[in-house]
Amino acid sequence: MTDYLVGQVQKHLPHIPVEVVSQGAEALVFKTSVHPYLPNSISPYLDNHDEYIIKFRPPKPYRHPKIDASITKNRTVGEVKFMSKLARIGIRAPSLISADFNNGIIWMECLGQTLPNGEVSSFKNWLWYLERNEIPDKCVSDEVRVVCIKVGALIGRLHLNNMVHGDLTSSNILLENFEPALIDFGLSSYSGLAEDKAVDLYVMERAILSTHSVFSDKYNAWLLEGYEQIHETEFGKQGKKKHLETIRKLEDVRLRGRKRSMLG
Ligand SMILES: Nc1ncnc2c1ncn2[C@@H]1O[C@H](COP(=O)(O)OP(=O)(O)OP(=O)(O)O)[C@@H](O)[C@H]1O
Repeated sequence: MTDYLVGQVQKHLPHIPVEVVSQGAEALVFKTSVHPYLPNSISPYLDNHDEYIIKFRPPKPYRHPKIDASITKNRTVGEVKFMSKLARIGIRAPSLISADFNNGIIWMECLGQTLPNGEVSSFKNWLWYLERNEIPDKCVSDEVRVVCIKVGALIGRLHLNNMVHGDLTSSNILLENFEPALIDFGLSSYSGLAEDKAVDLYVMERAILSTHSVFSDKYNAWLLEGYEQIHETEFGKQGKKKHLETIRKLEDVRLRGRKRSMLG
């Protein structure tokens, strides 16, 4: 299978050594040591300056080829535009290096570090590392609280810019020296509606509940604390109002979610 996946991306990127990082529902993610433009492949501008990520949306055989090509192109363009906007407004996310829209390829900065257990430092893996190594005290420590608050603030900053992630989970947040960064913008969009922001928060809340069930109450409360803080510190009274609107909507969305799960 791995050879097949590598073969798929190498049709478009011959002679580029790649290593599979993840095979998601929509895309394949590879790591490479090659930069598309720099002759020695060392980027002086990036912290992780000799490793890069290639995200590739392979053709989906179950879709009509024309529709498939159009979906792939739209999602790739959408993701690239979103990443560029994030860079402009200073929200931490991978820097864009290069893109091939027609073939669904994005070449970007490689974020994250390696945890002591060898996993990449996503928010999920980090919490799992603490939870699974039976360091329960650590799971509800100040260190975790501070990171959760930072993650909440990052989401808040995104929403204050009328941007909605669309797939907020603890694996779509990478930590670098305990500073969070967002990844995976395939479902992201622009919206100033409190409803859309509330759905984003609800997705995150549910993801935390299902992935980190033991401490989810604490994590979610801290995430919302950071979310509230950033509204007030960055936008004062106006921010407070926006925050209240979104949280009211979140209560509606939760209620709808509960009704739906009761009805099956
Ligand atoms: N810029 C990056 N730096 C480091 N790792 C990354 C980067 N982008 C993606 N990854 C790794 O690849 C994984 C999958 O990436 P991404 O979520 O963008 O793809 P996806 O196909 O949409 O995944 P899924 O369908 O599982 O949501 C991430 O969880 C992360 O481990």
